Amino acid sequence: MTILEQTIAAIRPADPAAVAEARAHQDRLTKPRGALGALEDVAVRLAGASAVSPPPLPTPPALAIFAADHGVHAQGVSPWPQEVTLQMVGNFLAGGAVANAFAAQVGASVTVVDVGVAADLDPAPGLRISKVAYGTADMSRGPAMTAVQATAALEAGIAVARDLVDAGARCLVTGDMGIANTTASAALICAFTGHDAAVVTGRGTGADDETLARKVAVVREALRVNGLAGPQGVPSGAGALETLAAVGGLEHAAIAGFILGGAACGVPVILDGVIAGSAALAAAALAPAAVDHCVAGHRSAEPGHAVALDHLGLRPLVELELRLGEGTGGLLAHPLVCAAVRAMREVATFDSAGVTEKEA
Ligand SMILES: O=C(O)c1ccc[n+]([C@@H]2O[C@H](COP(=O)([O-])O)[C@@H](O)[C@H]2O)c1
Ligand SMILES: Cc1cc2nc[nH]c2cc1C
Repeated sequence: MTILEQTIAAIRPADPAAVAEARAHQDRLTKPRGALGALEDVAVRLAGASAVSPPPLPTPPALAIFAADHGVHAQGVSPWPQEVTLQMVGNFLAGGAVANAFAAQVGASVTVVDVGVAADLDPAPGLRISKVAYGTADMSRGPAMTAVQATAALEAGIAVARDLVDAGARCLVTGDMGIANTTASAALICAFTGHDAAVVTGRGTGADDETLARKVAVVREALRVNGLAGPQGVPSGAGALETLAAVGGLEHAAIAGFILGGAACGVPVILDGVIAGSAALAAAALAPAAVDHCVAGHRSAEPGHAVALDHLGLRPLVELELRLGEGTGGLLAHPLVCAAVRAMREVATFDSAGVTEKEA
C-alpha cells in the first residue's frame, strides 16, 4: 500500500457510542439543554472523532502554512504579482504576517511548507521544503498537475501532519499562501459540488469587476478543458485524485493530505478559508470519514467557501468577513474549540453540583 492508501485506511468515522455519550453528557451539565448552541455540537463532534467522551483538550495547536504558485496566474486572475507568494513566505518566516500574530495569540506553532513555490527557498528555521514543482501548469490549458505530482503533494501534507502530531500537537490548523489560489479553489468547488463558476468565484485578494469576469471565464474554461464541466459534480471517490490534479494547486493537494493525516492520527483539524474548504472537498472525496475530524474555523468572504462548507455539512464557528488565508480564521477559532471541550470536561453535572433540574 502507498502512504496515501495507508493513511486513508487508518481514518475512522465518528464513533457513534462516543457521540451518544457526549450528547447525553451535555444534557447533564449545569446549564439549560442546548444553551451552548453550536459549541455543544463541536464538543460532541470531537468526542466522535476521538472515540472518547469527553474528548481530550485539542491543545497545543500547530499551524501549517502550505505555499505554492499557480500557472493560471498567467491568465490575469489576481491583482497581485506571483512573486508575492515567495515574499510572504519570507514574511511568515520572519514572524511578520497576520498569521504569526494570531498564532502567538493562541499559542500555536507555525510551520511553513514549500510544496510548490516558483523559486528556490533557502533553508530556514520553521521552513519545510517539500517542493513538488515550481508551481502548477495553467489549468485553463490542461491539467494543473500530473497524478504523480498531486499524490506527492498529498503525501507531503500527510507527513507534515504526522510530524506535528509526533512533536506533540493535539490540534492542526490549515494555512495557505499562493497568489491566484482562489481561482483554483473555485474550480475545485465547481468540480466537486456541481455548482456554476459564477456562483462560487469571488474577488480573492481584491479583483475588480473586469478581473472577476475573467476569473469566472477561466474557471469555466479549466473545467471544460479538463472534462470536468457538467451539472453533476464529481462522484465521491472515483476521479477524486484526477480532479484534484486537473484544477487544484499543490497547496490544495498538500492541505488535503494534511487533513487526511490529521484524521488518521485522530487529531482534529481546524479548517481555515476557501482554500482549505476546497481542499477538504478533495479530502472528503478520497476519504469521506475525514470530514468527521474537521472543524470549520470560519467562513470567509469568498462565495465558494459557503458552498464548500454546505457540501461538507460543516458549520463555521466564526464569521468576520475575513479573506486573508494563511490560517488566520482557523487560528481564531481554536480558543472556541478548546472552550467547547473544556466545558464538557470541567462543568459540573446537576447531580454533582446539587442543582435542581427543570420540571418535567
Ligand atoms: O482564505 C480565504 O478564504 C481567502 C480569500 C481570499 C484570498 N485569500 C488569500 O489570497 C491569496 C489568493 O488570492 P488571489 O486573489 O490571488 O486568488 C492566497 O494567498 C490566499 O491565502 C484567502
Ligand atoms: C499581501 C498578501 C498577504 C497574503 N496572505 C495570504 N494571501 C495573501 C495575499 C497578499 C497579496
